[in-house]
Amino acid sequence: MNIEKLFNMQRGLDRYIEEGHNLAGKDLFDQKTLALLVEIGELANETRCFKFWSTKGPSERNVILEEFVDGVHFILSLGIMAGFDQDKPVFEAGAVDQTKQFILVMESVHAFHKEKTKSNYEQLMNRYFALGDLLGFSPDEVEAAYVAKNEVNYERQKSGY
Ligand SMILES: O=c1ccn([C@H]2C[C@H](O)[C@@H](COP(=O)(O)O)O2)c(=O)[nH]1
Repeated sequence: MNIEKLFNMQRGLDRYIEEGHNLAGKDLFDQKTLALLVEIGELANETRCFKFWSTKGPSERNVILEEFVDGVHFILSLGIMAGFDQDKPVFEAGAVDQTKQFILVMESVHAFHKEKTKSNYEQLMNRYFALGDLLGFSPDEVEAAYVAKNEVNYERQKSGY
């Protein structure tokens, strides 16, 4: 995965969205943090990993991958805002349970929101990509899905989303 390319694409998309909504230069850190938490919740819902009360299986793999890369967008965007857009994800060892990994990722989002340090950002990124690995997505698949969704996000802005 070429993370530098993804950071560059995210920078371009964020600029496009912010200029289109007259928000250039605005501090959108809280909004993007909440957006990321919502995306993680949506992703968990599609996996249904925690729904012990239901017999229904997970959504289609592509649906889950698309939700996953929505989260990648906001993680990259937060890294850009905080000046940590050089970070390379490392899969955190020991991720074996989807539900536990979702909780760890959410804890990392809160930790990074509280203290915008490089180590908190790295932990968030590593845990999120370890979750992707646990969900069965290869780095190349994540990159391709990110590129596709980035394009969709431009189209949505152009069509008045
Ligand atoms: O500043 C922004 C705002 C939104 N998005 C992208 C990330 C997700 O892919 C998508 C989320 O949009 P919803 O479908 O949840 O509205 O928008 C960005 O990349 N940057």
